[in-house]
Amino acid sequence: MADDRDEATVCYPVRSDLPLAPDDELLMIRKRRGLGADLYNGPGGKVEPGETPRESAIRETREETGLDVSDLTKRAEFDFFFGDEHIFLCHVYVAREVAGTPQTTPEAVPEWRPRESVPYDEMWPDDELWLPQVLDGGTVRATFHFDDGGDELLDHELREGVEFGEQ
Ligand SMILES: Nc1[nH]c(=O)nc2c1ncn2[C@H]1C[C@H](O)[C@@H](COP(=O)(O)OP(=O)(O)OP(=O)(O)O)O1
Repeated sequence: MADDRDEATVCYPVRSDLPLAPDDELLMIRKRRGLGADLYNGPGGKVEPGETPRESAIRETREETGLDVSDLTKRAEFDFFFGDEHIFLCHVYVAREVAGTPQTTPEAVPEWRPRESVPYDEMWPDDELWLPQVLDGGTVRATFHFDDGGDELLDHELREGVEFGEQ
């Protein structure tokens, strides 16, 4: 059972083909198990005891894709509710330094995708409300209310241009 202390992360490694060009590709996973199985997302998962969200994002990205990421910037923070239940607080990072080759793991199938072909119709329904702003370099703070089963997004409050400092 989730409680108010549960936290999770999503990390989007980004890159561009040309030095100094705007980021034009992001590393996505198709999740193979757990919450959101079969949906596309960024690598991520639950924050473990004794770990910061930033450390969690780096560890989960390595476990799910084999990639080592650094130079992370926090870009978004969300409270997710399924019915009355607070599922978790989710921290979203963009990672600018990426080392290694993406590898399929028991948890995920990773792939680099051009940002024009992000498959929003195969993602959590909230993602199209905030990921475009994040990929444009913006920041977002939001609360998303789903139905009891977590299938349908019923309501949300969203603010852009928030400061996350060193988080
Ligand atoms: N509405 C949503 N939009 C989104 O973009 N990501 C979401 C989301 N709801 C959940 N997630 C992400 C956050 C986090 O990365 C993951 C939830 O963590 P899970 O419990 O599924 O963790 P894992 O399956 O990775 O398990 P562990 O590896 O045991 O932590 O799903």
